[in-house]
Amino acid sequence: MSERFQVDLSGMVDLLSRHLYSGPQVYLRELIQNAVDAVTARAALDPEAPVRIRLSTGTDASGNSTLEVTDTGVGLTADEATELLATIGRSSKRDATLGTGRAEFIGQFGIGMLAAFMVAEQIEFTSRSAKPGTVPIRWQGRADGTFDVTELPDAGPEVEVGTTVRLTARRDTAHWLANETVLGLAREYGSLLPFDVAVRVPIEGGAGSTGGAEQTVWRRVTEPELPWRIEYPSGSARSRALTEYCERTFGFTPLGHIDLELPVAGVTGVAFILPQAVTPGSGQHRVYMKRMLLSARTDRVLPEWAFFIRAVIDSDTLSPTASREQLHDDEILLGVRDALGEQVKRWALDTLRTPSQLTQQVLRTHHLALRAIALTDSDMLSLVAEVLPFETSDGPMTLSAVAKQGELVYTSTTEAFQRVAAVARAQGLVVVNAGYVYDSDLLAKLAARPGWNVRELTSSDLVQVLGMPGVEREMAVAGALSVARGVLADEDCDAILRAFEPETVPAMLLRDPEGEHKRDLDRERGESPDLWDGLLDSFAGEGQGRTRTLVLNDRSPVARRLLASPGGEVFGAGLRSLYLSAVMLAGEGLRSAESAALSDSLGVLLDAALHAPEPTPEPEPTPEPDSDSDS
Ligand SMILES: Nc1ncnc2c1ncn2[C@@H]1O[C@H](COP(=O)(O)OP(=O)(O)OP(=O)(O)O)[C@@H](O)[C@H]1O
Repeated sequence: MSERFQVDLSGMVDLLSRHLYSGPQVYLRELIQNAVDAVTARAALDPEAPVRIRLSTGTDASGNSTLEVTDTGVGLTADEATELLATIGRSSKRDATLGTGRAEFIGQFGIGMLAAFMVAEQIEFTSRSAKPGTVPIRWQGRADGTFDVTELPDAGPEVEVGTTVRLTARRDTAHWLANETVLGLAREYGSLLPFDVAVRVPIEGGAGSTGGAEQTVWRRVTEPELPWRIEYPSGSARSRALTEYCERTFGFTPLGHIDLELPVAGVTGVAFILPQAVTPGSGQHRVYMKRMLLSARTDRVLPEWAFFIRAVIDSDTLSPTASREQLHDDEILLGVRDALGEQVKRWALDTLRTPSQLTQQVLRTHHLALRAIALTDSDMLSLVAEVLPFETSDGPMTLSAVAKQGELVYTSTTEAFQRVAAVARAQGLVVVNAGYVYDSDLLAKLAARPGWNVRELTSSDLVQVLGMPGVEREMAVAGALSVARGVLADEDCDAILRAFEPETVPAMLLRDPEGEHKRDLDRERGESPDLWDGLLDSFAGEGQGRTRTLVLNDRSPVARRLLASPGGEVFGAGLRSLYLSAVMLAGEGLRSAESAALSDSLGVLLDAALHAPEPTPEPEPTPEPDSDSDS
């Protein structure tokens, strides 16, 4: 004889509460959901039947907290109660042929009732089935896995068609059945349900507080229409109402909203634009399934780049996972995500080309998100190039505006930009800072477009625009420069002289991206010579020039003074100090050996200054009317 599997109820409940659901709070969602499905099933039989769901908290004779959820749904017969309530995995809501949930119901798995045992010691159903000629029943299930079904042939008309589910809490879970908790959870999960759902709440300052019987009222927790579907007399009235809805729901005042609508997939919703920039990957959207909250924080309904909006979506086609807290990553979800992403892009393309306060705010706050979208979308790339201001050595400019002037030259790091910006500006060279996330990739995409002349800045670009010192001056400093090259050889750095503005910059460090790669390899080799020997050599190439160039500024008095006295310890220390300050100015940190070298150099300079013979005070010069001390 074959035997039936036994189920250990407490083990199942433990499994659900620890591994399936995010926490015991979902018990209320499951109860409301069952009530909603029951009234839906009854409405299909009798469209005139009342549609009402009521939640009422209280205490039983032993002082245990209780919650009653009463619905005017189809109810249950004794046989149905035995079959459906006491059989885990059995549901009345599945399509017999397809084996999937039926479109009109939210439930489908036949495990939801178990969630109630996360907070209740005992669950009692009192029900009168809508089927004519049936007797009301009482079903009592206990956490120890036992249950009874009793017929109530003497029940009067007070037991109407429908069901009352009564939960009795354990001592340690009483707080889950507290009135404010139930009200809060009912609102959180059920506020968009198209049914009359109400919670009995005490009247503030009512008789309860003065010792008499507590006065209560039914507080409706549902809104009759989806907030984005309500008709308003004007667009601005609708915007105001949606802003208020966003403030209530998400707690922020949005910059604007984007309507989302996919009739084929039964998806509607609205996305709110965040007032502050957020980090990528933090997309958190509110998803409703048949108007019941599925998750307040899912990132799956919109593409990853949509992190600058928070959406509220209601769908009747997406499938939930068994926890009913996440979406199944199936083909439908994939299609919905792409189509909704497309709608957000359309909105951006239609809105952000027109100058307005909203455009300005969105560009300022969410440029990172727009860059992210532009990476995968050619229209968005055009939009970004047209409207997004980039940092350039000539102030903020759009990429299109820079490109109009001819070639678009950029640095791929902000450090490189900082290094050259002041000098490039002074020489009239426009350089774009493409150091922010996504920028280099965006520029590489633009470079591939016909008509766009885009390339990364090289050292020679700058060297070419810097003024050459005259031939005579070059001859005069040739010796000093050669000594300087000797000093900087260890740093793999060349030294040249140019005349450029501003004169307050005595020296500038230029890096060749190619050469820099070699330098990094050299560094690694220095740190782990054995491991890398040979291998790195093969990458490093041969016979290249220096990877960096220290450009001394002939307009700077400091640089001129240094070049005037080449050789000796002080020259070496002075040059090294200029080199290391240029490294720091370039936004690079100093390695420990470099910090030590800087400190040594400063020591040499100090010694030289302190031990230098006191200059003999010269007699005050008689001021001459037109004297120029620099000439
Ligand atoms: N308030 C109610 N009125 C009528 N029948 C109910 C009620 N609550 C539960 N039932 C019956 O008990 C069955 C089991 O409920 P349960 O919540 O465990 O699963 P489900 O709702 O079918 O699926 P899911 O696990 O997806 O929620 C339901 O299919 C339904 O037939």
